[in-house]
Amino acid sequence: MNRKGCDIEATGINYTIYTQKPQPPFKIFNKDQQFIELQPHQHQKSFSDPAPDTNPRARRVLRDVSCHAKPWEVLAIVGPSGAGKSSLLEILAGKITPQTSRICVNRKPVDKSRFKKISGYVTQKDTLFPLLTVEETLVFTAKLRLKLPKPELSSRVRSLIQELGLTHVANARVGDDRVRGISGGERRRVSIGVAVVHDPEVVILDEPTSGLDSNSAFQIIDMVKTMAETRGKTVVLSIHQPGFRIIKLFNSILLLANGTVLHQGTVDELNLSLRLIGLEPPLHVNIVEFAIDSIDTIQEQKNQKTSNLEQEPTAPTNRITQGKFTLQQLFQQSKVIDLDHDHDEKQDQDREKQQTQEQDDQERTIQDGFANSRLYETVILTHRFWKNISRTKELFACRTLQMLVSGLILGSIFYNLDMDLMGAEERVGLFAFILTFLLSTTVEALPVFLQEREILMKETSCGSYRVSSYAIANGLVYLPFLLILAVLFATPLYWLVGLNHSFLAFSRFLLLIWLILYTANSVVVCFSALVPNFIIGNSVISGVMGSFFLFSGYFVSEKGLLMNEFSGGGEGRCLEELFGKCLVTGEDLLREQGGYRKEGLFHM
Ligand SMILES: Nc1ncnc2c1ncn2[C@@H]1O[C@H](COP(=O)(O)OP(=O)(O)OP(=O)(O)O)[C@@H](O)[C@H]1O
Repeated sequence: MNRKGCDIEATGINYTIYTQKPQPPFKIFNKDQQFIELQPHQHQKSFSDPAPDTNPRARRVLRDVSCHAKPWEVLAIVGPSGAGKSSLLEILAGKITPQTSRICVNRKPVDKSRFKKISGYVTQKDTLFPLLTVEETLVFTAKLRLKLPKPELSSRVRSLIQELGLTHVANARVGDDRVRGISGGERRRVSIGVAVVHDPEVVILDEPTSGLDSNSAFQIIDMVKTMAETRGKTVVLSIHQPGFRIIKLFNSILLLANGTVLHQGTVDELNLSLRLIGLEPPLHVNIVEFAIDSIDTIQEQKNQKTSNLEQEPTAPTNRITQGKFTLQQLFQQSKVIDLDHDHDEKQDQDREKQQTQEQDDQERTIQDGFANSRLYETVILTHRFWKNISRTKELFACRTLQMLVSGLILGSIFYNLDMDLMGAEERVGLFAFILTFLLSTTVEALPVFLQEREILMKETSCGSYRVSSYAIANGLVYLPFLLILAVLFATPLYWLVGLNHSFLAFSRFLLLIWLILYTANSVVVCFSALVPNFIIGNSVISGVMGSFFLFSGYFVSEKGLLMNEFSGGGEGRCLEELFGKCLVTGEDLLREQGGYRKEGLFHM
């Protein structure tokens, strides 16, 4: 087997976040605003930056962090809560941009988009479709990320399922907090499978064992270790309180506290470092846990040594010759030892060749961009949408019933109303009510989109498919369903009101209802999927659409009213009677209020 893999070296990572200046609750615009919340990359460019150390609103998450992850090995990032582990992983995975950093892959600087292609990132939270089975989840991901013939794709997924130890649950639903499915540990494996289905060379895992019992945690890390050892992957993971058995699986440990690196090396080197600074780990004590418990002492020692070094520039040589080491020196020493170990000229040359080959492979992947054409992506996503929808029958049954009942109730209300006695405002109100009702039935399905939004974000950020393919697939799947809803709503409403019974007029009315439902659905789904803040996005959608429908009469001239076209000019009470006059123009309304002149001037 060819020795390939990614050697990752990150140096000088400094990451500071800036919290927002408290503002009066109703003050939206503030000229003096200096801080933008939690946008480090924007902060970098957009405004003057008081030094992070003196700025009371600056929080230094990572300070001059360096780390080195080798192929075929597992690097574990450990440290107390809030040490900066997740932030470091997100930076390595290209999810956030620090103020300064240099990340090299195989000794060459790499840009974010390239790195995303060759890496798989597993977040702390599982973002999976709960109603799909394990196999379906992996098949859809594989289809989206790989361009392989069907038999090859299936065999790849099958072997991945086997590798993940999920054969016994391959046909079980993934599930989540609400839907009963596979166990938490198995779900974590599926998440890992989704991240590695395209066979990335680097696998980054944020707390892969969180919430798992010690046995499941061990199985997960063991599986990841096997992946590294058999497939040459570079694995970087963060972990809380790893057990004895787990620690043995790590090739290297990076101890992080308060955003600074206190140690990187093997467990034995960590043990040695602790002893050298006078800490004696008791026998049979978990060394990593002991180190985390002794963080304050280690940090104190480190600070002391650093200040000593600053005062005596020649001290390092002296100390080393005297046999006393700082943690930093040990870290550097271990690097030297590593280099000595690896110093085999022939091996180096081979590696260089493989790196070039690898670089070419990566180039090809980047040039290809997405694995599939837009059309094929849309087909896959439509299929996936359809599977999900067909498994949420309850939601759709509820919406269907609701539309039918609402059509009947609204129809009866209109039937009993004497339209001639209604003023313009009541008509506007009624019309707005119908539209708002239609809109709200669409917004009802938002919890489903909320869940999907995270998956969409994750999948599009790693280049699985285009957002436009998602939008088109969503529309294709919902279109027939919304037609059913439109028929159920429009039929009783139309016939109960006793409108013009021409089929053409009814078809137009139906089309209008369908169009309203579809537009509302598409706008809500696409917008809520794309806005950075879900809650604000939805409030904006609801506000804008509600206001539009409510006040649409002000902006449409009577002649141009779409509803007039539905009247058909037949006998009986026509749609114009129902809707045409419900929608009033601004001119009508102002005339009713008194104070409007033909020239458009107001009489005050
Ligand atoms: N977006 C953010 N907003 C506010 N604080 C943040 C943000 N990102 C990071 N921090 C702060 O930075 C510090 C490091 O966070 P990070 O999540 O990286 O720590 P961690 O070591 O992964 O913690 P844990 O093990 O508890 O998950 C924390 O104190 C956290 O509060």
